[in-house]
Amino acid sequence: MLERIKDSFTHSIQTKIDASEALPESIEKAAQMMVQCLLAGNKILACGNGGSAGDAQHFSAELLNRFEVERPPLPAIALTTDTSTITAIANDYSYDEIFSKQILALGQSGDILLAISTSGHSGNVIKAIEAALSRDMTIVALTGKDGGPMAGLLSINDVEIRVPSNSTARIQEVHLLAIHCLCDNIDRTLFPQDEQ
Ligand SMILES: O=C(CO)[C@@H](O)[C@H](O)[C@H](O)[C@H](O)COP(=O)(O)O
Ligand SMILES: [Zn+2]
Repeated sequence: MLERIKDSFTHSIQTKIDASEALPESIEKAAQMMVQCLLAGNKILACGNGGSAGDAQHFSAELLNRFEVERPPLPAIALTTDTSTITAIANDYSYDEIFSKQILALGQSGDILLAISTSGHSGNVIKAIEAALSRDMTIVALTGKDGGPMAGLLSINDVEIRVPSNSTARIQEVHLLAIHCLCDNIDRTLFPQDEQ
């Protein structure tokens, strides 16, 4: 078991090294999109399943509260937290619609959807992207593996941050790092500090 634990650390570190080569441009583009969105008075909605639901909430908490610098609250909503809404939609319609119906209600032109899926195959995240595009929103997609059907829904206006790995756990570990990079870029752009 000790060897397995050490292997997990080694694989996680290697995936982050690979990602440090592959992802900075797409993370920077996503951060710039988010900055423009927030400057225009728009908001960021976030969704995902399982560990990625936690990531969606982690992101919205950093924006609504703060990341590393003192600054005003920024508008973000995780679509994963309202169990009454989620159970009603899943019960009356389908699990695939738990995010899309919230987006059709809350999403406005200029808002961003942070869509998180390690496989790119989650039906409810795919429907969320379709709903967001129908509301004239743009998409920041955190994916992995081959990007799945999610990748095919995106246009030049959107950005995919695809972790170069086939392991769900390793992809999630890089997704969290990418989320912290996005928060750091947003803070440093909107609220420049004397000492960086
Ligand atoms: O955290 C983990 C696995 O590490 C799980 O909860 C995982 O997020 C769930 O199986 C998700 O349903 C996987 O969905 P996705 O990443 O393929 O969209
Ligand atoms: Zn996990």
